[in-house]
Amino acid sequence: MGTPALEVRGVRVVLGGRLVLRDADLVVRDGDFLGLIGPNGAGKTTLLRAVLGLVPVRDGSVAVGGRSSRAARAGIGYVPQRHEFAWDFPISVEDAVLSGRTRRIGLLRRAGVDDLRAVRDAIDRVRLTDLRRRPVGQLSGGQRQRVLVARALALRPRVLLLDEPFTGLDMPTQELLTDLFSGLAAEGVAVVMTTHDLAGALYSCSRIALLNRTVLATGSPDEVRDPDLWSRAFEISPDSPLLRAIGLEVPA
Ligand SMILES: Nc1ncnc2c1ncn2[C@@H]1O[C@H](COP(=O)(O)OP(=O)(O)OP(=O)(O)O)[C@@H](O)[C@H]1O
Repeated sequence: MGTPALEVRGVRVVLGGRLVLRDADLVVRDGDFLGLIGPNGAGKTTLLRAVLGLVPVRDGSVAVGGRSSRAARAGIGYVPQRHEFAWDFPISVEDAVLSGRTRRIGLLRRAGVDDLRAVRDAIDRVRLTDLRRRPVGQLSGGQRQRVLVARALALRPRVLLLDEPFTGLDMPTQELLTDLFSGLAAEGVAVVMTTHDLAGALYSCSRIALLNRTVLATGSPDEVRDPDLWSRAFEISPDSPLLRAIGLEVPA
């Protein structure tokens, strides 16, 4: 089946003396749109950060296109949670998006024609063309989220990691981004998205991984529709109305 876009094997992460991830396995292929789901504190962000090489991996391995994260880093787009970006920094949308290509351009080189084209394409794809010269500090939450997505897309990544991209967004913006992520997957990008929008993930993602300190299950939305599995992942009762609300019923 070829080398996976992303392969996480037996990963163990300890932070501040606490075991945050253990024996985590995840395989993501080109063209997958994978929803990474689990309760608060399950280790979703930590898993993305382990893929990026931003937290130390104690045991196990992470490979991106068969290479180490460090070697593959220029091909990994990362959209952090919105609050992690310095929005009061006085730069325009265009400059914020261009900063996503620093890894490709290098700190001391000037942006070239390819870089500027990649920035323009990324801004067009998130429909921010009319706002491209606006200082980022003057944008709404939804517009800021689109800047972060464009900033990751400016790298033309093979793997796109999205950390809760829908938090606080209205329906039209969620729809725009969902269509964009599905479109990128259709073009062959491996998209991994953490989300608390469980129904949305079951509807839009081609694959789901349930995580709570370890990856409990991975499969198509139909393959992971077992309420017992979700009750274990979220530590709630299998007949919880919350599970019924997203269409996961205990068989009568
Ligand atoms: N730098 C750190 N030092 C110590 N513990 C940390 C650190 N970063 C995260 N943790 C802990 O690791 C666990 C997993 O955190 P993480 O942010 O990965 O969870 P999450 O699944 O993304 O949660 P949420 O849905 O709330 O965003 C949490 O218990 C958190 O407190």
